Amino acid sequence: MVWPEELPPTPEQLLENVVGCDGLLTMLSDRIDAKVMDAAGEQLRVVSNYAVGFNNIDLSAAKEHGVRVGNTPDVLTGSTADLAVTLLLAAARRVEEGSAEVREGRWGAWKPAALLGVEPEGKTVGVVGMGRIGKAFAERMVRGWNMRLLYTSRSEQEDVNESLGGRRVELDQLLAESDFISVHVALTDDTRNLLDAAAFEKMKPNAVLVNTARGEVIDQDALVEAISSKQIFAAGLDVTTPEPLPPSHPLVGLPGVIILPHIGSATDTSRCGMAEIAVDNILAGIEGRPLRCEVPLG
Ligand SMILES: NC(=O)C1=CN([C@@H]2O[C@H](COP(=O)(O)OP(=O)(O)OC[C@H]3O[C@@H](n4cnc5c(N)ncnc54)[C@H](OP(=O)(O)O)[C@@H]3O)[C@@H](O)[C@H]2O)C=CC1
Ligand SMILES: O=CC(=O)O
Repeated sequence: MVWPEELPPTPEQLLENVVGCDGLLTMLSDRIDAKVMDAAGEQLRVVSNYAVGFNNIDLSAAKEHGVRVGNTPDVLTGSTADLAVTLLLAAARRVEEGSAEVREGRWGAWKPAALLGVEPEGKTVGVVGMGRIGKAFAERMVRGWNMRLLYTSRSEQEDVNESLGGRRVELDQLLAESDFISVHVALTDDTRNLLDAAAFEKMKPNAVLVNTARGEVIDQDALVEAISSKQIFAAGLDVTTPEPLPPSHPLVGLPGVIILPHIGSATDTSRCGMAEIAVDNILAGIEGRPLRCEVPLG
């Protein structure tokens, strides 16, 4: 079956509708855990996520149930890196505040000190998580704006060091020295709330923070405080927790914060590429062939 509604199924609806399925083609909003796999039944062979991130799927449960997991890497790397650059520039140049002034008729006159922003040229960019998207973002910032590059990664990235002059450092050093920080780590138990109140204290007052990874990597209460108290300059977010973020949330409309509705991969090219891989993955899983993009279950 194809879920017919505009909104994703609730957990209860998911449990009811997976019964008897051989494969599931899922989205980030679908939490696929042991309960769902039990409800589906023993014939369930594959969960094909229409996303590169797979934090919505319980990989240990998949292993226990003999269910393979697919995702959609690479085809969305460039589009998501582009969106991180877009958010960085939009936050740095206060695009949201300026646009609101025009829309709401509050634009008085050109003033020398109105809506002053910060510039990336020649400054330091810190990339938290040097995976595929982290690298594509770093390339854009180093080549486009001649930036000094710091990054965190569990392993040294020799190609990044050589081609982009990057330096792998501890998170604390990255936070203290970066003018622009972009988050690209996968969401795991190790990275949840990685950027908390203590992390914001280490950042520069002119720092611009971008997150296109997952909302849960940032402690949002701490972010509200850091922006409100001018501990950092601005933030650009494509991801939040929860999604959608209710309009009453303190981050919404907070000057210095721009929020997008999780559109990192939202281009024709990326979404079609993701669809092709996700369909290949589910068919291969059902037919017992190797998946085009398989998530290792450890
Ligand atoms: N906003 C959007 O629409 C989109 C968001 N995303 C998000 O971006 C993320 C990155 O995608 P992509 O670059 O393709 O993925 P990659 O797998 O290439 O990169 C993931 C990064 O996360 C790091 N990481 C993984 N596990 C841990 C851990 N336990 N502790 C610390 N670091 C860890 C990896 O570090 P290491 O190098 O040390 O292994 C790597 O740098 C996705 O997981 C997804 O959440 C992706 C696409 C679109
Ligand atoms: O957030 C999107 C993804 O593909 O992961």
